Amino acid sequence: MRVFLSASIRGGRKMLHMYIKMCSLLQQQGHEVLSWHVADPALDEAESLMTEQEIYEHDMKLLRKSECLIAEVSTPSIGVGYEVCSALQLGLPVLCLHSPQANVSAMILGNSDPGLVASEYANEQELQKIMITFLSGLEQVTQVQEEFFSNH
Ligand SMILES: O=c1[nH]c(=O)n([C@H]2C[C@H](O)[C@@H](COP(=O)(O)O)O2)cc1CO
Repeated sequence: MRVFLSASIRGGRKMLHMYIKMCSLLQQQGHEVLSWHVADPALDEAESLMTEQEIYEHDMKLLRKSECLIAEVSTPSIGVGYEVCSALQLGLPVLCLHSPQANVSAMILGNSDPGLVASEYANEQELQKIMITFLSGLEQVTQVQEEFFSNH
């Protein structure tokens, strides 16, 4: 699937190690991570060559091409919150993941939008399991829809 990985940049990079793991787990499972740059340790150099408007437009273009959004929300980030909301408005399924210690916003944890799933992970294995379950559920829905449209 084409996945938009959303993760804090200016909100703080202390969970970067986790963004790198998420990106490589997704790629290992055969998914395309359109926003792989969020897990790039050298991101600052690349983004400093772009204007604020170019960054925004590039990201929104990637989001519109994506089939779902997976966000790491342990670190509060305006950009991640904006992308989660934009994805829901575009009708994309959203998975928000966070560590047990994280002080996650009620705008995520209290959100009853049917397109949004928020899960806590205790370790890398749990993180992997949650992402695989989420994505395989979406793949099954896509397959059923394709079969329906090819028969009608
Ligand atoms: O340089 C950037 N590049 C970029 O792609 N973003 C997008 C992707 C991230 O999922 C999200 C991070 O937002 P923030 O920088 O507010 O933490 O915004 C954000 C910035 C900087 O705000």
